[in-house]
Amino acid sequence: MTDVSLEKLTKAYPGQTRPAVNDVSMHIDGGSLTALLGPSACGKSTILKMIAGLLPPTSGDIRFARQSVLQLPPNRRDAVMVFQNHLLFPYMTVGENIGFGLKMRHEPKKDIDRAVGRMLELVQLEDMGTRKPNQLSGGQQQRVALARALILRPKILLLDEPFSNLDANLRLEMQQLLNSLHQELGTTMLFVTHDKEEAVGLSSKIALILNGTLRQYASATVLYGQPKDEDVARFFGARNFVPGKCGPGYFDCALGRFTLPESVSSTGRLLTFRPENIVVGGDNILENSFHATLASKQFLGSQTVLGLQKGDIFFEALLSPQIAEPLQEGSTVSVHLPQRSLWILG
Ligand SMILES: Nc1ncnc2c1ncn2[C@@H]1O[C@H](COP(=O)(O)OP(=O)(O)OP(=O)(O)O)[C@@H](O)[C@H]1O
Repeated sequence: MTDVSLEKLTKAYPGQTRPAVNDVSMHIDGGSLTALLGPSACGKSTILKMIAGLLPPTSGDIRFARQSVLQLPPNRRDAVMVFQNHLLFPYMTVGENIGFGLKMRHEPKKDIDRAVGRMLELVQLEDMGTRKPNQLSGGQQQRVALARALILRPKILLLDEPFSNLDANLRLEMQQLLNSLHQELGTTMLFVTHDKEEAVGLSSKIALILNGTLRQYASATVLYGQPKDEDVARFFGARNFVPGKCGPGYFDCALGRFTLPESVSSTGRLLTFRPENIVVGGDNILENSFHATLASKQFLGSQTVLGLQKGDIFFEALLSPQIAEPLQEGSTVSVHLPQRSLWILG
């Protein structure tokens, strides 16, 4: 299991006014499944291509097990990339596609056959080794692409939006398959996605890239509950931001005075709390509670969004439809912000 480090990695394409990737440093633990998450054109694919050796960085370093790989060509890095367009060889069978890399390494035929058989089993295509790629569905072709990459036992498997062409059900199935392949083989994996649910569901750690810079690198729980700044918070769906002032252990703002959890810094000027953590309609004798007007109510199927107003401050809460149902638009409701749900931004 190989750990991979990016050290101040920067890529400026010719003619660009600012680098596509700017000073990115992160350590990927050996055997982990990590997500590079960010919106379109933020530099995710550029990072993968630099790790694979397909693009030279403008500056910075890439290390596999603490050794720089910058001087190694792609075929000597043992970093294999899987793209969303799986690019299988159309004239070869599924089995030949999967075994292709080992054949290029001149491994004995019987070893290749055994490894191909094992990979077919792992990606659940046991009966399809003799078919041609055009006799497979999109999801099955993507399984072949994964098997073809993993058979090489790469030091790191790089996945560039591998499932974005698949429909929602198939996508979920492929995510589960990737998870089980990861558990079975223990390969270090880095996958690019713009879908935060996919990143949260699959990876142990997420690197959020915005405009070419690494904004926060942490577990999903930390990114949701303790975002580093407002941009990170917004990317992860935070909607409520209330300006104010911190004192020792509390925050004063137009909604009132709120006692902060001990772990929260008392220095920032923006209070945030996630819509799904707000308690609306309780009996309001708890600390960190106040009254607000229920300005709007929108049923979204599995959740209801409440728009709440106190003075000039508007904020949103997400409730289960059953709990939201008796609350009347225009009425005054009690609101409780549980202490552990409060977070202060700089
Ligand atoms: N070969 C290139 N020459 C010049 N600019 C490029 C080149 N490849 C990418 N870019 C630019 O670099 C920026 C980052 O591109 P990149 O493909 O890394 O983003 P991304 O986050 O992977 O995007 P997406 O999710 O849309 O694939 C974009 O502005 C893109 O236009």
